[in-house]
Amino acid sequence: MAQGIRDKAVILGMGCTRFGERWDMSSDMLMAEAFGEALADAGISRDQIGAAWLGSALDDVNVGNSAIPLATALRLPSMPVTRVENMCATGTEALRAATYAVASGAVDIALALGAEKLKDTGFGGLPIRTKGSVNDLWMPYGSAPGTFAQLAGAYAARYGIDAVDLKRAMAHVSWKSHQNGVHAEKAHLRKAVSMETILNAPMIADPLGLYDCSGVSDGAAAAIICTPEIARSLSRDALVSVKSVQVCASNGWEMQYGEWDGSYVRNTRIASGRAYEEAGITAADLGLTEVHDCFSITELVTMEDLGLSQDGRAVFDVLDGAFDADGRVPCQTDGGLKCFGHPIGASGLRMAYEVYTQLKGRAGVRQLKNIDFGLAHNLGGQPSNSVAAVSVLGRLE
Ligand SMILES: CC(=O)CC(=O)SCCNC(=O)CCNC(=O)[C@H](O)C(C)(C)COP(=O)(O)OP(=O)(O)OC[C@H]1O[C@@H](n2cnc3c(N)ncnc32)[C@H](O)[C@@H]1OP(=O)(O)O
Repeated sequence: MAQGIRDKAVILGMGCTRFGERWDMSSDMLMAEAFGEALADAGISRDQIGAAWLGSALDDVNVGNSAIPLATALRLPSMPVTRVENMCATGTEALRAATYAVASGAVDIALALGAEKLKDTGFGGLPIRTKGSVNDLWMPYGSAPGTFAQLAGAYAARYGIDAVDLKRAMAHVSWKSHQNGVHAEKAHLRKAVSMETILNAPMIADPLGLYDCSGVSDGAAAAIICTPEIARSLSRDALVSVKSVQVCASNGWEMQYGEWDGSYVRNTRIASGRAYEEAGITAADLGLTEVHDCFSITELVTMEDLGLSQDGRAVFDVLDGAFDADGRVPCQTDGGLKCFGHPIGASGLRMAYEVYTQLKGRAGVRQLKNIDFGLAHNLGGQPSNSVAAVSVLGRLE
């Protein structure tokens, strides 16, 4: 019977680049920037790393196929290096692979690194990719804002939410993240934005306006994972352990148009339930979350999918400030995808970086008090055809 990975792997060090329009930096240079910080934080030499995973989603505009560019850019000693890709959940897939390698006993110290240069695509949003045997059938012309706008419509219809209330709640989600992002020195969009500006912004895909959308950025983030024994022998301060990592992907169920009404993301519900069980906690134990706010409506619905709001109540919890920096369970203390943008391969590890930073007590003016567990939620695809990755980090006792 599966034992799970709780406390079998510890994060020894993490690094994160400044996210933004990094025209002056190649993917290799971004990888080196994130890795350098992680290595210094871990206090080890690169020769001690036994295996590495690179998360990169768009091979044609970034590092190409394989993870050989990672080994080359970082001058890693001869070792297995592997590229992973799982749409927008790619960063967490790299973390999962490194964690599993250490938890299994196969490797003592492993590297997970995610990098993406989205600005180099030349597109305003994501380049549309419709490869695969069935994707061409159901999403040939869908855009990311368009498919998540449908989540808003379905959610409002299911719970009878007034359009004005929903728009105000979505605006609050983005307002809160921009407030937090001001204090995140590595974020791309670091300006506070008023509710009035958010509510009156140009429409991108009704009801999602400009400020309901995450930005488009370049960036990289990295984690060095090791066994608890090695971490205890090396670390000088509180150790942050991986309590769980769970991934759940669509199998066509949503698209059968039978049971699913489009108002929630089923994979987030399944992955988070399994993540809580593996970590031995409930949603009530969480001190913060970093969720996949590709759009404001995604964050709002995710509060219900993670069990932090009752079904149909997230609009009211958001408006009551439950997920603000001083709320019940702060969400996106660093500003989230809203302020960092979403360089796909990097995002999952960037979320983990903020949770790690908070658990280490290093978040400066953003620092939360008395947190034992934090959650990162990384969502790929679209609500009808998605992959959800949920990880729980906490202190190693
Ligand atoms: C696919 C999966 O697997 C799951 C997912 O995660 S789906 C999510 C994927 N990501 C997206 O779809 C990205 C969504 N966002 C966008 O496409 C773009 O931000 C957008 C279309 C909303 C705007 O793009 P644009 O019009 O080309 O903006 P751009 O010309 O780059 O910038 C103009 C200004 O707006 C600002 N801006 C751009 N996007 C912004 C945003 N989302 N929020 C706030 N400000 C933004 C820029 O900083 C810039 O400001 P200044 O003039 O002061 O410098």
